This record gives sequence, structure tokens and C-alpha cells, in this order.
Amino acid sequence: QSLDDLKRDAATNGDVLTYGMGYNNQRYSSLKQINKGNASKLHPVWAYSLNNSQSQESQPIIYQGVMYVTTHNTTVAINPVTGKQIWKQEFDLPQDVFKMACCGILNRGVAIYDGKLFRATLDAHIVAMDAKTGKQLWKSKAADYQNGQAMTSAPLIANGVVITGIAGGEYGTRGFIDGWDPETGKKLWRFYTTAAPDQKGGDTWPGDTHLKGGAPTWLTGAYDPELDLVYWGTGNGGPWNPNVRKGDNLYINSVVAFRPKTGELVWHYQFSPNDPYDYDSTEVGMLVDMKIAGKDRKVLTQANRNGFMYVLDRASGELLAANPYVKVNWADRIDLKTGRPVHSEMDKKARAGEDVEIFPSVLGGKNWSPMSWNPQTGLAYANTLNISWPYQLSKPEYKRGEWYVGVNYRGVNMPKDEPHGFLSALDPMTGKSKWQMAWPGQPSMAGTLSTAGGLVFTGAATGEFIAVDAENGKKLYEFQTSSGIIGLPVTFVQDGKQYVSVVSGSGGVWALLGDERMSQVPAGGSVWTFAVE
Ligand SMILES: O=C(O)c1cc(C(=O)O)c2c(n1)C(=O)C(=O)c1cc(C(=O)O)[nH]c1-2
Ligand SMILES: [Ca+2]
Repeated sequence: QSLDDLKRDAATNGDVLTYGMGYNNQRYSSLKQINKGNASKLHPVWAYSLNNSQSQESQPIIYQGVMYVTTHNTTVAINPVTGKQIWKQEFDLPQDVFKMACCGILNRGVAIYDGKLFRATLDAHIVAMDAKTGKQLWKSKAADYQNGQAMTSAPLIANGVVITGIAGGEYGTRGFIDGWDPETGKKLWRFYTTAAPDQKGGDTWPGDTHLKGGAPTWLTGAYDPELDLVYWGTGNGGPWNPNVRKGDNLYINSVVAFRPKTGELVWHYQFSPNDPYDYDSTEVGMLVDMKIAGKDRKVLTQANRNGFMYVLDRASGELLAANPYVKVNWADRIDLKTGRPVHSEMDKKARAGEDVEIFPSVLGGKNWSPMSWNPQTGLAYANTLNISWPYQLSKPEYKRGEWYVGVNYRGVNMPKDEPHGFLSALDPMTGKSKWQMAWPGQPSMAGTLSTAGGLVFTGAATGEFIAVDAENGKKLYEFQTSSGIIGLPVTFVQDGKQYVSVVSGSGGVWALLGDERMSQVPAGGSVWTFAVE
């Protein structure tokens, strides 16, 4: 897995080398051995127990006949055809680390490069391992976990640099993105995502509020090798209460485009200036080439937690479209000229301290899990949410290693007579769904996978792994895995046969909301792999 292999990932069907199934994050495969015609004949070929009852959000990586999967405290190598374990490495975490993970005890997977695996740990270290054995090669510290900074996501390798983010937006921390030397683990650069007074954007923070200003970077970015730009999403402002940090607060709730070698910022776009609602913009979205008004454009499209779907020119950051894809009441619209939200009356009431109901909820119009793109349909497939939250400001109080939000947090409201979530087929330019498949009970927080076989794969909070027709959302296959699915399906070919794999194991933020329907879903992590015949 040289740098060229990584660039070609989306086109090489035997491997899955990157988080996103390609630097463009499209999670699209040209494989069509499994297709609309035979998807009903899918069946599981193996399951592998992760022996772990925490949240399973790891995206499998597959290279030269080995699949790599992580849990919060293990890394395993599995034969992707038989499910047999090749090696397993376990490590210890300090006991007090678990309360620093805001939204579940989890890890989202490894990065692979030059014979090495790279993964993050909840106690904010990055570890390099020998891909053949799992033996640790180096370990470097990114932050002091006792401040509430955790690492949950898969690193990105771009232009020979290992790039990682950090969580902790709910703990009064200061976000950053780090670049590491893959050979030695030496830190090459750090880009702080809240600007200090002497930096560009520093005047958007009063006093030293940027020091606890949030802007965590807890998901993996995308990379355009031709432009040599990495795109990374940043999270909520800290505390959530925006009145203590009056100003836009650069670079919270933004996408930042930077050079992987140096971390130098090239452009940024801020989705939610001075955001009060925990609308993390960390799921950076997909790099897509599409025709807009007759012109070929290289865009980045993101279904933001704030309820709007955005299309940006990814060379310049110019805003091309922004439309709601779920119910939104904090903004009336996004002004395409200024690129800024036009705040609603409801938003003004919220900022004035009134007790109001805000759409979308703290979970967003869509939470963290990535969508996929199908170039044949020109649609983005995402699990979206139809949920609001009761919102009222309170006085934030900072205590090291504890939640620092300044909102009278009372969970979320689920509508009585409507579905709580959908699998949606979204047109990025309009935000409209071509079709929606309503989840019958709990909404899904799983990722999606698209294939040239005309299929969308995803999973249910109640454990069903499903394949649907990308044209109309008709369900073609369903299989009950052993626990709820909040993972990301991938597909690959081995010895001429197409497989689809996904981790099962409920948890994540949904499990913390107190939805009583969760009591019907057993915990327990496993990897499932499906094929036809
Ligand atoms: O602000 C942060 O640092 C941060 C981190 C994480 C995380 O690391 O998983 C989540 C969130 N915020 C968050 O707001 C959120 O809804 C969320 C859901 C999940 C999950 O895994 O289900 N993680 C996170
Ligand atoms: Ca957050």
C-alpha cells in the first residue's frame, strides 16, 4: 500500500485501503456481481466475534487477503474469506478514560500505509503497528486524556503524512489536527482549529475563550491528491452556550482545506458561525465531480448536522448550494451570497434564553455516520433523523474532564406520529430526497455503501443488515445480525467473488439517550460477511 495504491483505492476492488473506500469518501464500489437481480440470494458466509460489548463503529480495511478491524481495546486481523483470526492485539486503557468519551467507547478503524497500521486510542495516543503481526512499532501522545480529549477515529494518510483528529468538544477543550511522520511517530505539525488572538480568525473569539472553544476534529477527512488538499470537518463550539463566546468562533463547525505536508490552511467554510446546538460538522462529506449549470465542477458535498445539505467548490471553498434535507427551524435559509445562515425567530429566542424546541436535535439531521454516493443515480444515500430537542441555555461551569456545555440538557424529542428516521436518497443540489425508506422503529445511525450493482447497503439499530434498490429504496435483502448496527459496510472481491462486510454491535450516542426500545437489542460486537451463492 504505497501512496499510489491509496490514491487508486476506489478503483481497486480487491482492497479497501482507506476510510471512505477511496480518498473521495464516496463509499462506492464498481462491483456488480451482487446486484438488484440476485441480492435476495445474499447470505452470511461467516461471523467473527469481537468479544467486546462496547460500540462497534470500525470500518474494515482489507489488504492482500487480510481484513483489519478495531474495537476500543483490540486490533484484529482476519481472513476475509473464512473469518478465521490471523492475529489479535489487545492493550490496556486507564480506567478513568471511559468518562472522557462523550458518546460511546469505540474506535472507527485503522489506516494502512507502507506495511504499517495506524490507529488511535481513547486515551489520545496514536499507535503504529506492523501489519503482519500487530506488533507495536511506535506510540505517540496527542493530548492529555484527563482534560476530556479522546481519539475515536481512523487516521488519514495523505502525501506520506499520518493525519489525526481529536474529540472533546463537550469538555471545554481546544481542537486540533495533527500530522505525524509514519516512520518515527514524530509530530510534524499541528493546526489548532480555534484561532488564537494572533492568528487569522483570532478576532472572532472574545478574550481567551478560544482555549476552551471546542472545534473538535473527531472524524476522518477526505483528500484530493490532484489539488493536494485535505478536507477536515470541525465540531461544535465549546461550551454549547454561545453567549460566552460572542463572535463567529473560527474554525468551529467548518470544513478546513489544508496542505497535508505542512498543515497550512488554504481555505475554510464555516457552516454554523457561533453555533449553539452541537452541530458538529466533523463528517466532512464526499468529493464528487458533477455538472452544475452545464459546467463540470469539483465539489465537496456534506449533509451537515445543522440540517442543510451543502455543495462547495472544493478548489476554492465557494458555496454553490445549501438547502434543508430535514426539518430545520434554527435558520430560515443559507444566503448564497454571504454564505451565512439567516437566523430564524426561533434561534433568536433560544439565544435569549427562552425554552424552545429546536429542529434538528443535538444529534443533527444526520449524525456522524457517513453517506455514500452512486454516480449512476447522482444521489447521496444517508441515514437521516426526524428528531428535535428541548433547548434552553444555562450557566456553563468548567471542571476539568467534565461536560462543559451551558445548556439545560434534557435529551431529544421523537415525534409521535411520524418515523424517527429514514434512509434517504438525497440530491445534493436541492437537499430533496428522491425517495425515503422510513425506519419502522428506532432510526439508524449506521453508514451506507453504494455499488454499481444498483444497491445501497446499510443496517438497522435493531440489527438487520439490509440491501435496498438505489433507484427506489425497495428492500431486497434483510438479515438479523447479533446486535444493533452502527457500523459502515464495505465491499471487496477475493478470488473472483464479491463480499460485503459490516461490524455489528450497538452503542454510540444513541445508546446513551435512554430510548427504552434499546432494551430489546443485545450488545456484543461481531463482524459479518455476506455473499451470493
Ligand atoms: O464534540 C466531540 O468531541 C464529539 C465526539 C464524538 C465522538 O468522538 O465519537 C461524538 C460527538 N461529539 C457528538 O456530538 C455525537 O453526536 C457523537 C455520536 C457519536 C457516536 O459514535 O455515536 N460520537 C459522537
Ligand atoms: Ca459534539
